[in-house]
Amino acid sequence: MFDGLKDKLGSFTEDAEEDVEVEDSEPDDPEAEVPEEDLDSEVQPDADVQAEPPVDGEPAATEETDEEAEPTDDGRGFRERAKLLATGKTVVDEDDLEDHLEELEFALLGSDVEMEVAQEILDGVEKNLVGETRRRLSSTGNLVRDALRESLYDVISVGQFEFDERVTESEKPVVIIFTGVNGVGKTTTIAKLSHYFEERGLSTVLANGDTFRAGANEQLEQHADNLGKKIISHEQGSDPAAVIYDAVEYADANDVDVVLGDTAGRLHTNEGLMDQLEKIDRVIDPDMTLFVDEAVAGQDAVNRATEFNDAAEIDGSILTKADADQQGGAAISVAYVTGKPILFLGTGQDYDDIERFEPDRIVNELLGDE
Ligand SMILES: Nc1nc2c(ncn2[C@@H]2O[C@H](COP(=O)(O)OP(=O)(O)OP(=O)(O)O)[C@@H](O)[C@H]2O)c(=O)[nH]1
Repeated sequence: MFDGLKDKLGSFTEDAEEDVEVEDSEPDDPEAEVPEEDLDSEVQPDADVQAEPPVDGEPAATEETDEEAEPTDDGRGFRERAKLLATGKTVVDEDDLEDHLEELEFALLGSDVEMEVAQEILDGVEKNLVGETRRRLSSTGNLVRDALRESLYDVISVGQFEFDERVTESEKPVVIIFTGVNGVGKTTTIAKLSHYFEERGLSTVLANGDTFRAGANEQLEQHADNLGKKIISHEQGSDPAAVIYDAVEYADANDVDVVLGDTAGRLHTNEGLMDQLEKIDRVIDPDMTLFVDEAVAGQDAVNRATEFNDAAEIDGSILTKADADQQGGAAISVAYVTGKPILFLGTGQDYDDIERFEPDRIVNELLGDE
């Protein structure tokens, strides 16, 4: 999964790390604050704060010298540097990073990361390296990799919520509607989630709201048969809102926990079908509407997620076929662009080939930290 992107990010961190020296400071230690009187003093700096910040890739000084009280090449006086080091801020010349950030930009854009998202990641890396550290993830001891992890995490974790808890704690039945274009794995994903819920002790009923496509009933029925699940369907051409309504009534009457409602694959420009989604929203008022697309579709998936979210607001996305995706561009971009979280990744064709999208785990995997 995402192997091409992993390789590119690996090259970036390796190359950049060679040019970036790391000061050994304790970012989170409030004790590390330099007392104001030490900073005001013109006398020889205290041993705790004397280390030379990295300048043009030179190794940090370890010996006490008179020069340490002088302003550095980067124009920062000792007083400022001492404060930066003591508070865990890193002093890295932005110019040193320029080439590497360009390399990172190529890597991201070449992996189909959306342009605005790539820029946000670059800005984040730069901010994390040049200026204040914002450690929220545990450190790997590698400054560049940590900066990238934080920055990637910030964009891919947008909107995350505890999916399992939300479903468990909601009034039953919980109604989840799935939208997206044709052939991306929507129906298979519904079957996988039915299995996922069963493993967590939640019962499901499947509703075939795809009344548009010939063969849709048979396809979902096959999955329901395989999984031993109840399916509610009407004949082709009937009102999908009515099918899902019936499924909700069935769930109510039979204490079923979750209704999983398929809908016809459509383009956001297809007015008739988008009106159907609007009607489902109005009549059923689902607890969640999830957008399903293929990770392998890259930018197309990102654009469609935005368009669907604009046309019929979504609560989150599911990216299928992540197992076949080298690039990772959609997985990195969709949450940031839509403002709604990626909730699951499809990772194969079996019913248990679905996993929660856990930003910290994904970032670790992308950076080879697992
Ligand atoms: N490798 C892989 N294949 C998947 C995954 N999810 C679905 N598929 C396959 O993708 C194909 C299309 O899946 P469907 O579930 O039929 O797609 P759909 O979106 O429901 O299609 P329509 O019913 O035409 O809208 C099937 O062959 C699935 O087995 C996945 O996560 N990984």
